[in-house]
Amino acid sequence: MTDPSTGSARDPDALIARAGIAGDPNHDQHFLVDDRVLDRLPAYLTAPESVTAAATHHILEIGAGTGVLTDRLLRCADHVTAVERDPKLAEFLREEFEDAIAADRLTLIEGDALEIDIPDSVTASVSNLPYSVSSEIVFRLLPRSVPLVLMLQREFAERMAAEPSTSEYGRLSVTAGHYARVEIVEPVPTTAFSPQPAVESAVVRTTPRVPEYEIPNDEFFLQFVTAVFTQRRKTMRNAIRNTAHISSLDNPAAVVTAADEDLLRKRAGKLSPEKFAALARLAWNHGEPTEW
Ligand SMILES: C[S@@+](CC[C@H](N)C(=O)[O-])C[C@H]1O[C@@H](n2cnc3c(N)ncnc32)[C@H](O)[C@@H]1O
Repeated sequence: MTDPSTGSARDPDALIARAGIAGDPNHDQHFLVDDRVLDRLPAYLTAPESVTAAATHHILEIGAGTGVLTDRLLRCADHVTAVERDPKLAEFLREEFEDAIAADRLTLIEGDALEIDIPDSVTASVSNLPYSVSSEIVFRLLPRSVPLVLMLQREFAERMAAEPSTSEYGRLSVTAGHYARVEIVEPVPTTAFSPQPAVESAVVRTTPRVPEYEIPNDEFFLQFVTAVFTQRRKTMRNAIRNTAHISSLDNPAAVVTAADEDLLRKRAGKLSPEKFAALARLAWNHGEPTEW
């Protein structure tokens, strides 16, 4: 077993062979086998704008697989929390990283990333995500305001980083853009994985930002943005009028009366995350201006 802080990083193919698990695409198991991509992932976090001032650098990895990325993260973080749902992989990780677990440098959580409690002390996440639950995981991570480096399906990454007035711009771009600056830092070919996925991938880096307008409630904001984008061909005036099914928005007419006329004439796809946040505040406050 290699000391996680010294020596060369574990070899991807050797880890797969030791685990004896080839990877099942039906369970989002596409293991990274390209050393150069693996080495770059933690390095993207250390770009100046992503540096954290926290005393303990605690990286969360979702979907640890055979531990090939976990190994690299242990070399640059004080602590790593790795989450893996597959019991066989979790068992392998417990054996492979026995020393790091005993030294209290690695916490292994066997469970579903959508259900586990994410520790408050986490300062960043670097993950090669299970693509079938990317949006749920991204929506869980973004409100935590920590830097993220995530391997994602390329089309998803493009939607996340999209600007207003483009065809990719939607609820994912608005919510991501509210919490963070989003950059695609690297497209990744299918050959970087084993087994190879059917889709192209890309690495996204998010850098938390202080939003111009605070939102009242993360869940409400997501519901509001989703409800408006399901009617993206309508003007905001008509889309908001139709959002009565959002339980917390009981008086859409009051929002329409109070909102800026310029915003109401536009369609959702033209509005920046800031404008969405301003509207969500009004909606939360039943059309009354907010003091926060
Ligand atoms: C794309 S693989 C990445 C594996 C490894 N980090 C790598 O880069 O080679 C995603 C991993 O997430 C695990 N996984 C799938 N769904 C999950 C979930 N809901 N919660 C936690 N892990 C999950 C899969 O078993 C798989 O090991």
